[in-house]
Amino acid sequence: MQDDTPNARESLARQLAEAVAEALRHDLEARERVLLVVSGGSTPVPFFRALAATALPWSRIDVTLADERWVAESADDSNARLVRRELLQGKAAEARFTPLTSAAETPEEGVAEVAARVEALPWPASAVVLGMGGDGHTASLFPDSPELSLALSTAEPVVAVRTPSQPQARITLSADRLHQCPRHFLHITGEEKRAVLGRALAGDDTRALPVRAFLASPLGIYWAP
Ligand SMILES: O=C1O[C@H](COP(=O)(O)O)[C@@H](O)[C@H](O)[C@H]1O
Repeated sequence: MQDDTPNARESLARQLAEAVAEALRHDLEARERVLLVVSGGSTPVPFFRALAATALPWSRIDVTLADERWVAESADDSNARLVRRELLQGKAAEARFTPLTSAAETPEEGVAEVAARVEALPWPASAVVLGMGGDGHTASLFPDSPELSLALSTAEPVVAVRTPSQPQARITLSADRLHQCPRHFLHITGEEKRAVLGRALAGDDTRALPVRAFLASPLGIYWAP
């Protein structure tokens, strides 16, 4: 039997790219610059490629991340590296990208500098594209993170995060900052994540499944097998 999974994921990525492009175009009619917040991980690659190929006035678009590992941009698991390699290509290279790391050794030392950089972006974002892990985390809002309560409640734009389940320290946009956007998109693939989302939709304990913090927002759910 033929496996249609790759096609379904490509098609999903194209639909999401068109919806995000539409949101950006809409806001560009009223604003000189607009902001797009994207996530890292493996899922967004086909979406990044589809969006990079979309006709947009990229020089008027700011791009930043929902979260980042506190690693050098040259590291394999740097979300910034992924965005530069997969999204900021062709005409999309004209977008202005704001990374979430600094030269500081730790996110705790670098958080103030990154916060100032993030504050300078043209909020509210036109679109926030979130991913989700199998543990229900989104951005770097992890269920086992000691900083989860802070990240869910603070008015600061970014929070340094250390999570027992994760090998690297991280930095994440706070829930408050991620909520500063009229359009959220959740991009997930596979049966495991569908089951996690089902559990999230069936309950309300945000600490157990932090993705719940965004289920009440206007949220476009983009899922494929
Ligand atoms: O750690 C992360 O994981 C999630 C999901 O990643 P995926 O590889 O399962 O697609 C992602 O949304 C987040 O930005 C990233 O830092």
